[in-house]
Amino acid sequence: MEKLKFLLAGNPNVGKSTIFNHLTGMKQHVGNWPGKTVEQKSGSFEFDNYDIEIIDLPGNYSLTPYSVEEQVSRDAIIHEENDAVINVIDAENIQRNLYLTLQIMETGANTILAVNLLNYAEDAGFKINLKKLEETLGIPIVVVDAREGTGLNELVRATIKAANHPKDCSSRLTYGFELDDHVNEVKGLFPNLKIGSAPDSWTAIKLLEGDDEVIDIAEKSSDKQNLQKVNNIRRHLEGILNDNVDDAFINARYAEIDSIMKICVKKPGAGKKTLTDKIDDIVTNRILGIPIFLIVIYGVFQLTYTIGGPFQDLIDEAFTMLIDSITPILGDGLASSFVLNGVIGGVGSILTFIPIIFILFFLLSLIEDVGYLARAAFVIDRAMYKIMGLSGKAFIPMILGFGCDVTGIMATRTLANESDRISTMLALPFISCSARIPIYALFTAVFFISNQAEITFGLYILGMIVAIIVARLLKRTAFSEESAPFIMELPPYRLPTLKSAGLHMWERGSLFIKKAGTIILGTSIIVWLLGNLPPGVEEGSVQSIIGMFGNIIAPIFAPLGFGFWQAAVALVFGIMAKEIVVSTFGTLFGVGEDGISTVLPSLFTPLSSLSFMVFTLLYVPCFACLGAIKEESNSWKWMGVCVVTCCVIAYIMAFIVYQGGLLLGFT
Ligand SMILES: Nc1nc2c(ncn2[C@@H]2O[C@H](COP(=O)(O)OP(=O)(O)OP(=O)(O)O)[C@@H](O)[C@H]2O)c(=O)[nH]1
Ligand SMILES: [Mg+2]
Repeated sequence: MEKLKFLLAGNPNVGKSTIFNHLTGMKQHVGNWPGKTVEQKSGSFEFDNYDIEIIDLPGNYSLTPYSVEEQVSRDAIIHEENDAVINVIDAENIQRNLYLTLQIMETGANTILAVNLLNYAEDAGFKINLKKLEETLGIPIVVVDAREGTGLNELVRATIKAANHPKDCSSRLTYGFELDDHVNEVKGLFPNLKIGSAPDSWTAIKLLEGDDEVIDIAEKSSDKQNLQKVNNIRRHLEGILNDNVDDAFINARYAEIDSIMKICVKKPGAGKKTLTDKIDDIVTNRILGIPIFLIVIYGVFQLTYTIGGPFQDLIDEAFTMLIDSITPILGDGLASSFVLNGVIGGVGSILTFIPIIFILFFLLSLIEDVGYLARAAFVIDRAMYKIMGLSGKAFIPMILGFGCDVTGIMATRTLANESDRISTMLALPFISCSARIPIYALFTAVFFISNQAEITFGLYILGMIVAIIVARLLKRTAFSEESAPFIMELPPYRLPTLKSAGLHMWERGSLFIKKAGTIILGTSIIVWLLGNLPPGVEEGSVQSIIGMFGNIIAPIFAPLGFGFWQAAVALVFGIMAKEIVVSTFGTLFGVGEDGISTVLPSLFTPLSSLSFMVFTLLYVPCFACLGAIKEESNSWKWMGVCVVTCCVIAYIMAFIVYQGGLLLGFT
């Protein structure tokens, strides 16, 4: 079978990953906001006797690398051998999308245009003459519906055909007489300079634009003395054009797009507001935006507990029945304690939260797919920029942190400047991820049953406020760089499908189950063992190893209201993964009727349980999160800073909650 390799490139949020998933049967994350894919992902499929490898690239607006993921796409297009580049565009935003199209063609890539979301464009009043567009650009065009998967066979067929007749798509482009002329002149100066698969004209444009990577390579080449000549040409051009050379190229591309638009596209009458515009007028309103966000998030928790509560009770009952039925079989010995407390206590205490976690994920996926999450990020970003001077898409990673802080940390790659990246990264651990849900769900069920949603909501908001303040302080103290300008594109609202929200729910929820079967099971067994050693000790008593260990640390927490060894141990093990705070209690106290929920009120008061929840929200994030910070910041220093700030802030906040509460007369 013949092998072929295709790249999928395009603006953010145009449906690349959706197409990739259809073709390869893989489950790349898709969602209705720009910047989901931050790394290239490869997959393969067979088609008509071809063995095709396809690479899903991060979305970007240009190939001038401003941020990490733009660099990834550019490197792939220039340096990765490929047979064709499929450029997916969103027909509704065709004008802006074509800017990248021109840049891709400029690299000489064998380009195919996949036009997605055409029906939305037509509904909005666009009339696109595809045949003319094909002629004007000189590249094959295929209309697809990424979500339904229609047109994909035609797309692959057309791409195979193009791959078998490769052509340099840059030859069609023109930048106007003046620029074209000087591009040719520069081309002549570097006959031996070859960068990836790019044609000489691309290299020449980049040299004139002053592109760092290309200039570096040119400096190492044999014709490096000619760089001085390039500088002269650039100065000459700047004199004539009265403009920066890179701006001149940008303007030339836009001018070309303008003329393409005139020939091929009829735009809807100006002033006509789309439904998306109308909804956005309210949802992103300067005054209403934040209250609406708060109501939506509050609604999500209220629904989560209302729908999830009864299911959780059912699972609880099932565990009680399971325990009741196997206790007589296992008898009273060590084996029975191992199964009941070590395994069922630990893992079971986590599994009872499955309904809550799944419903929360389902609801978050729904609001993400509709397009609301992007608005939420926009609204909060705007407020953050105004009040705190923080910005540049910083809140998108934070919103992602609701699912998992590690995902959020990865998403900081979309931030253009390093100081925004690091400060957002270090703020992320304060965002309440789904691993904290079992803690809130457990404690609110025991101590605040009629206010579960309110308390959970309060903790999420507290986490966000702390995150924003930390990011701001870091930026002010550790960095003095200005924030990148505020650019964020709002995707149109779309009707979500149950299938896609269900898939998301499963994608994230199954990770949770996997965690229960691996790290949580493992830690529970260790906790159980340590609770039964040295031999002969009363299980889970203060004389056991774990009890003695906990007792050493416990006094530190006394001022916070939970200075007993069980809490200390749960917090220490909880650094592995936050769910383990709960599973450790499960192992120590068991699940079912006489389990955790019955024991907790003898240890905590409502006030100290609140202080405990605040502490678990804010203290050291899990190992995976620390690892991600180390990896993404490429430094141990920032990981250390994260550990220290988390501990200090958690301690102070829990102290304020507990001592303040006592002063106010709460117990
Ligand atoms: N209705 C409709 N929605 C679509 C279609 N294609 C994609 N979407 C939705 O658009 C959103 C973005 O899709 P993705 O495939 O994640 O986009 P992407 O281009 O990979 O985005 P990045 O990875 O952020 O660059 C998702 O919510 C999709 O469900 C389509 O043909 N019709
Ligand atoms: Mg993607």
